[in-house]
Amino acid sequence: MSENFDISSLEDCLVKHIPPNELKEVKRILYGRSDDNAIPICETAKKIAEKNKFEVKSYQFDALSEDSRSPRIVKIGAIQNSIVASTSEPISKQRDAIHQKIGNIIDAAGADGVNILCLQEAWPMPFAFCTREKHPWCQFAESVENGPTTLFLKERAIKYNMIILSSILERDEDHSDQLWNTVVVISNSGKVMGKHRKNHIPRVGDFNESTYYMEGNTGHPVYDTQFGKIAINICYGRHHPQNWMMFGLNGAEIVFNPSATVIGALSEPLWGIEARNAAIANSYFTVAINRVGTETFPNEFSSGDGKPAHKDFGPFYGSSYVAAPDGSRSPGLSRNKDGLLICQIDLNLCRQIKDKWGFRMTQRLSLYGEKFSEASKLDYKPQVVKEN
Ligand SMILES: NC(=O)NCCC(=O)O
Repeated sequence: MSENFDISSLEDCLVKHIPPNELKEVKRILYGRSDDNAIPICETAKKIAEKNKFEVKSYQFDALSEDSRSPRIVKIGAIQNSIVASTSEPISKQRDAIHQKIGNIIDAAGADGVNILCLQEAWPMPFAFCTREKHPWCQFAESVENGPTTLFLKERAIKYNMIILSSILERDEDHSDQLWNTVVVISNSGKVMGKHRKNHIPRVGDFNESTYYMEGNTGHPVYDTQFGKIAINICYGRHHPQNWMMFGLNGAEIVFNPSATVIGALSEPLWGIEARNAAIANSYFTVAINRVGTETFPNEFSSGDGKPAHKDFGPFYGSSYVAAPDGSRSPGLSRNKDGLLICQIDLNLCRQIKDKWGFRMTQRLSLYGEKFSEASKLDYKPQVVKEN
């Protein structure tokens, strides 16, 4: 495993090493635009960030002006963060400490006028699913409607007129106390507008999540909000193009991807590709958000992959970014620092790109629909041609 955290972000590395006269063209080829289109951040947000030691970056994505529609400008935000207290501390102490940290970052997002904010996967807790221990970690599970995390965020959603997408370990007390990996959609009115449960559960590396919860049963909901049609594809779902596609078919204009993923042999080389490709293939914006930091647990665990037993999960590599339907993307946040990424986008770009590329028109849904259902049957015969 080669982990070089001297590289705090890929973009910083490009800026450091590519001659300035070539940098614009390199960025155009790699990132779809020669200029990052950074936009100013308000002084209050900057001060909160400085005081609380997190990074804040803001970029703009424009669309063409139209005679028939006014621009649909929305500010979206993404937060990446490390945990705060030791994983040996009491549960409520660990959660309160994270709430406090995130409260400050939300204040910065609110000051800068963010309309829709998404937090990282399972944000109010350490990502303890690596351990396979039920105790004490199941105690982090919360009710969608009245859990401490939803109550904490409702206040802020109202205060800042902001939709907040909150990824939690859900305890469904109405249905046999089951656990789920769930994102709660808190409307800018402060009401819980709905929830989405993770559709694809990993069984890779230390991601032993299947010990705790099953594949989600909430389909592919799109929330028609004051600030656009939004959906959530939770972490490992980003490896499944059909999962992304279904949110597109249901009309999403922005799909958030709250994640928890680690460097080394696993996902970092995939990170910049998958959510960006989904934005291209489905003509919507995507927001990929990852945790940062290394989380250490009291007991050793192993994952049947031949690696010696260990106590830590990580490092999570941050690098949260936004990708647009035209394939361009923002720079990533840092790989190792807490951060707030803000992007001002014009949702009109979604339809403009559908008209330009025609991916919807050419996608052959009925052809694939038919074949998918055939391929899901036990007697499916793959269409393979061999030379006689
Ligand atoms: N949280 C989660 O699903 N992680 C799985 C690993 C990955 O998708 O990179």
